[in-house]
Amino acid sequence: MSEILLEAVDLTKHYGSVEALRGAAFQARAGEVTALIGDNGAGKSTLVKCLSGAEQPTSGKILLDGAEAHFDSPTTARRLGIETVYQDLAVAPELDPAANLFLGREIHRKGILGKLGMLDKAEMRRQAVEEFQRLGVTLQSTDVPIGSLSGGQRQSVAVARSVVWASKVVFMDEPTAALGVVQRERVLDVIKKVRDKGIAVVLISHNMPEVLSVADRVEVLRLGKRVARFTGPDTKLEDLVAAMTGALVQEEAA
Ligand SMILES: Nc1ncnc2c1ncn2[C@@H]1O[C@H](COP(=O)(O)OP(=O)(O)OP(=O)(O)O)[C@@H](O)[C@H]1O
Repeated sequence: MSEILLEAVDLTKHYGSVEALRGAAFQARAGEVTALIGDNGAGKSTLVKCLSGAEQPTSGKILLDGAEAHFDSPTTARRLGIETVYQDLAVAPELDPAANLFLGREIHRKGILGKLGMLDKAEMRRQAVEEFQRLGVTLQSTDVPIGSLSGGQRQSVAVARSVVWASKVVFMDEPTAALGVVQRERVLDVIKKVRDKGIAVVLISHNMPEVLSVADRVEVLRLGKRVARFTGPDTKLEDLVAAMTGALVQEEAA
């Protein structure tokens, strides 16, 4: 089995009186797609937020490469190689795809006396085109604001951006929601390419056929706890549904 890159141990998260996580466990492994599934309100988004620095857990431990880690912000998590693609697409619609790829990490020309010079747009464009090609992201045009591209193309750029910068883990929250069949396949291909680079991909999805087609492992959350894990191609839809609804419980609460 491949190495565990990121692990949640007995995480809790309280929002006032709401217990979104109640001792949740989770593992993401290098070179694998792990699907994180569960019914609405199971705690998936909360777990991802805690593991990517967007929220702080109330208690429990997060381990990165086996050592306890504290992500006090998404910036800290990103610096440690953890990227997230959110459902609501945090792209800048007025910028072109290359500028979006380098958002917050722009390349500058060398300035005078060691100061930062102007933005090196040509170099960013060159590297962006190379990355899009490598990941199989085809865009109508790389010169137009991303807001004028189709939803699928915007999503592909958002996925490409996280992938280009992630060195360890990429969280993808419903990356194919609202995409047509062709675009969906393209995004799934990108996910597989990223996995094959040795990155741990975590896919949050309500689409069970998609989960079964792309995930190497599945972890199931229910009422803020992990209740089951499945590995390999023999995983059955009925078992996933049973675990999500509480009919099948493999793991008792810690
Ligand atoms: N900021 C918040 N304030 C209060 N309660 C919250 C907050 N965020 C989440 N919750 C609650 O925590 C629980 C888990 O929510 P979460 O969004 O993590 O579930 P989910 O599995 O991602 O659900 P979905 O599939 O519907 O997106 C829910 O009961 C939700 O209402």
